Amino acid sequence: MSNTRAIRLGSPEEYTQLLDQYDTWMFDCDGVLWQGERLIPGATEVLRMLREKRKKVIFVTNNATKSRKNYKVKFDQLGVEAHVDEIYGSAYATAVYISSVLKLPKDNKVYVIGQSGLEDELRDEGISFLGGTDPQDCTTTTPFSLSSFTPDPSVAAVICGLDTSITYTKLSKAFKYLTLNPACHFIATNQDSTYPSADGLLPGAGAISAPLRYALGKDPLVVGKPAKTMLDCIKAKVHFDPKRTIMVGDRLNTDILFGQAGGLATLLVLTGITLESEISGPNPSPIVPDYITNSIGDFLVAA
Ligand SMILES: O=C(O)[C@H](O)[C@H](O)COP(=O)(O)O
Ligand SMILES: [Mg+2]
Repeated sequence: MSNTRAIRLGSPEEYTQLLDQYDTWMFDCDGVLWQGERLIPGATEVLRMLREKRKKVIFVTNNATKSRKNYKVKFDQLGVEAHVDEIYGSAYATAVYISSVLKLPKDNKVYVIGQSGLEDELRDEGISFLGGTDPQDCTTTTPFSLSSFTPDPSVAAVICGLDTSITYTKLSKAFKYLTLNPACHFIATNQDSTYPSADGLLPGAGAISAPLRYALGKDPLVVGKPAKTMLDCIKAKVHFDPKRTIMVGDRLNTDILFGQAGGLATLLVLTGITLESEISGPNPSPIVPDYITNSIGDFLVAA
């Protein structure tokens, strides 16, 4: 159920009231906890406060460049307490979707547009793959030649995630797999249009799959937020009461829609993608969170 008006948090009492009202706190990562490698001020202290108040903390990111284990390393390097079974990324959710929902036969392979974190999650789920970080697919020195490309007949799905080494070769191989075999699954880890790096916006995973969507004239199945697949992955491992759970995110059309679809409360922060003008400008978004605050650090007033 979408709201007509969001509550803009401001007084210490309002922050304290939210802390009392919700037992499980689901956090998006990019644009909420950090921008690239730069932590959002106060994020570490607020997470520590939530744990001291015995709240459940879960991290839910559409960023498919890292595996759960990679994210654990990032959290450790940034000095933020986190445990692997609290971390849910779209790379993990995509691997689980392929193995447990699609139930792709183990002798099938997937062709990957994506980075090592996605490969690691596929490997952990026992899924064979081609492409990804394979140097011959990441090179731009030798132009792609269809005559010298022999498609692997066991490829039954193409997965597309954020890939900072995207090449025409990868797009061409993915295109061939998806056109040669009409039954080949077209799957996107997520569709975020942009990525909030420490130094500004960059094209996101949605901008990586866009050339394929345009060339094929069809959209992929999207695993990441706002799809319920991510919440299903969390439910499979963590017990929580949706009525006492809040989703904290920076993007309206992924994080807030994800929370609303899951029956969770939603809190939008303005340290990532969403701009103030999208909420209170002349043409505000129809997606309205329950609560808004500038930054997750604002909760320190309730410490
Ligand atoms: O794919 C992308 O564009 C980025 O990974 C995007 O920033 C998603 O990360 P999240 O905000 O869900 O952590
Ligand atoms: Mg985000």
